[in-house]
Amino acid sequence: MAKTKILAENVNLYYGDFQALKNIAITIGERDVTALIGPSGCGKSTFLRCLNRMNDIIPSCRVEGKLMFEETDIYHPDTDVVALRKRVGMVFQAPNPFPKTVYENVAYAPKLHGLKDKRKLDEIVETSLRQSALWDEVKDRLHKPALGLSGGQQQRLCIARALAIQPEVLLMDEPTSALDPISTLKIEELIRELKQHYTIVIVTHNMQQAARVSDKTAFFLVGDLVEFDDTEVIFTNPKDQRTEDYITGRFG
Ligand SMILES: Nc1ncnc2c1ncn2[C@@H]1O[C@H](COP(=O)(O)OP(=O)(O)OP(=O)(O)O)[C@@H](O)[C@H]1O
Repeated sequence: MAKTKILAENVNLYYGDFQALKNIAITIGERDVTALIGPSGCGKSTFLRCLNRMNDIIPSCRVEGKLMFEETDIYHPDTDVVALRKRVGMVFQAPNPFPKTVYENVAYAPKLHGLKDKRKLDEIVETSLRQSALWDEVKDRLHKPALGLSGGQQQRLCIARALAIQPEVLLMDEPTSALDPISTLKIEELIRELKQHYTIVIVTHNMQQAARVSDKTAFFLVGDLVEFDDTEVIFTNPKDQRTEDYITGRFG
């Protein structure tokens, strides 16, 4: 049993009068890959965004309940959101590198956090690009525009950018939905590598992907967390009929 990294209890989330998450309770283990699955609009991304308070930018959004990241109460008014996001990094659906060089994309956040030493920055850029399995492809074009990379390379660059400040948790919101099958497989291999060091929570529409990359799977349906278990159990022996209907393709 992995050590608990993130704990949710009785989490309710509202966008104005609309309740998008209902009584969510989940325990996310350290260095586990946890997949969030379910039909469109069921609240997967909303829940993911709670974990580093990305929902803060939505004025109508209100969160109730207990959401802990180790000892940190994520929604406590005194919680330092910048420090939280340093520990809980995020990769989005469409690759979104900055219109800067490959090097500057990766060095951006460490610089923002005050690192000026060129040698240390070089080291971080190389390590992060190696960890995201991109180094060999870009080592000769570090000072070329990131937007000149392929879509799959851009997404691995965004992963390197997230890793550059050494987060503990990596949130991935459908990280391969804009990619071709080969780039998708590369990202999936990468996720399996990264889990040696990081706790990963991934939203995916692709059930084969959830089955391939995750240790645990959470099935959401219209704001409810219907079932959460070992991925193998969810895909071979789910307890709830609605989970079975979803994974066998009867709806969604
Ligand atoms: N900013 C917002 N304001 C109001 N309602 C929102 C907002 N964002 C999401 N919602 C609503 O909350 C519900 C959950 O949305 P969410 O994006 O979390 O679902 P999802 O499961 O990630 O869907 P998808 O797979 O389509 O991305 C939906 O009904 C959606 O319309």
